[in-house]
Amino acid sequence: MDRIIIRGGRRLSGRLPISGAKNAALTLMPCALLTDEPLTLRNLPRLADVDGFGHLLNQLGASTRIEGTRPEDFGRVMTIRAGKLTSTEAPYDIVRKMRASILVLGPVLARAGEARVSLPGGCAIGNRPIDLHLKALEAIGAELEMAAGYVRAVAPGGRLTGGTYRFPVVSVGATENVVMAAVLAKGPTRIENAAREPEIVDLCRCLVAMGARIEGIGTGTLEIEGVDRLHGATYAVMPDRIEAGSYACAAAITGGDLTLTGVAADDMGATLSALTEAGVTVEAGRDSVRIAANGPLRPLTLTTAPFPGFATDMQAQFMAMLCKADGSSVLTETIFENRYMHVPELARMGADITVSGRTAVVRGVERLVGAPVMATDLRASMSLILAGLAAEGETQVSRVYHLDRGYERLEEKLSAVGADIERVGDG
Ligand SMILES: CC(=O)N[C@H]1[C@@H](OP(=O)(O)OP(=O)(O)OC[C@H]2O[C@@H](n3ccc(=O)[nH]c3=O)[C@H](O)[C@@H]2O)O[C@H](CO)[C@@H](O)[C@@H]1O
Ligand SMILES: C=C(OP(=O)(O)O)C(=O)O
Repeated sequence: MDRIIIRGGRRLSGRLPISGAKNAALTLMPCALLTDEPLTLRNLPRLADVDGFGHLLNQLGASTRIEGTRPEDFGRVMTIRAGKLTSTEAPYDIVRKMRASILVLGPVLARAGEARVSLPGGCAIGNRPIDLHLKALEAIGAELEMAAGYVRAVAPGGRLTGGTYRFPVVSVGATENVVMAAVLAKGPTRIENAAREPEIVDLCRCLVAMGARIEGIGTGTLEIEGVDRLHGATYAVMPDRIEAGSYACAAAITGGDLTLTGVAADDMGATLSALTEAGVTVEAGRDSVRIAANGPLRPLTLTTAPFPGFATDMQAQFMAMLCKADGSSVLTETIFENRYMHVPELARMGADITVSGRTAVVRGVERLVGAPVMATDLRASMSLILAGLAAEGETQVSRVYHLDRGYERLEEKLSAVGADIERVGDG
């Protein structure tokens, strides 16, 4: 199994390109299941999760073709064509490796009138139930049956009716699933308390480009007028605001100066405000953001929340960064119940963090020291990389397959701006 080795203490500087967003890619790819015409996605990041999703689409009968990208390019262009679905099932073996597989439920049901998807179960960061996906689909006419670890959904008469659903709590994935299902329903759908994450906006815009009728994009109330069919389209995946935020933390923790290119600063409001509050210079350009450290970092009080709040997917990276702040920070995680697994690993590198329930108090330390550490989930892994970049000596991060789910060629991007980082295999 690969490990990443970092010799810390280098100041990062230069330009660092940001890839297409994992979380947008994973909801744009299943849109291809809604039409028999091709959907071409540009700026698709090269990630294990994207490959896994392509494999799932293949199992359902869609073809996936990578076009005209050179090995040295970041991102690639993929054309997905689901001329006919040859299966309506997402099997356990795929779903257990990639939770986002649940996002085929809505589109397969809408297209084929039925779908059978393995229940994803929990994952390292929390229980992550799918009850809201199911309730929202029921509200627009699905009939559901649970058996043997699978959910089977049927649209009576072959087509969903549409309907109204108010989410009791905001769910990104459940909003995506019901939107993808509702665009082909017989009647109108109104979704209240919908997630407003930029990835939902990206999804809606792609669906509109495919012929869907959606009002209220970017707000908490989405109104969808079902159409009889969708057509193909070409669509560019939005920049990854979480990857960008992670590298922004890398600039801050190393006292560096990075210009992140190919980003949308408007989607990064809470992250950029938090960096500014920590004393970091943030200069947003048209499609770039410069992040420059200015002396000691100031401590912060941050609470995760749905967009436009501070993203849970940035919590671990900020925690690593705040280990080097001049004072005590308080982080509160409100979205996932078990998202502090990086804390004991950071402690092995000299961090001083106390967790009590949902709240972590991070007391800044003079120095972090390199150590062998283990990645436990995607963003936890990134927090260890960040700590390693700032630590004295060598840090070895194992289980890097977590990172490969969400960071395209991380070691290449970081070495290009001055980090001493390499990937080594065990063999
Ligand atoms: C592939 C993808 O886009 N993943 C993102 C997506 O995950 P995901 O879509 O799984 O996250 P949700 O927004 O659904 O989860 C938010 C909260 O709602 C709860 N919940 C969710 C669904 C449900 O049916 N029942 C329920 O109780 C969850 O356990 C969690 O406490 O949004 C999260 C929150 O921004 C991010 O951390 C993930 O990176
Ligand atoms: C939690 C995340 O992803 P997923 O929902 O795919 O597990 C993440 O991107 O931080």
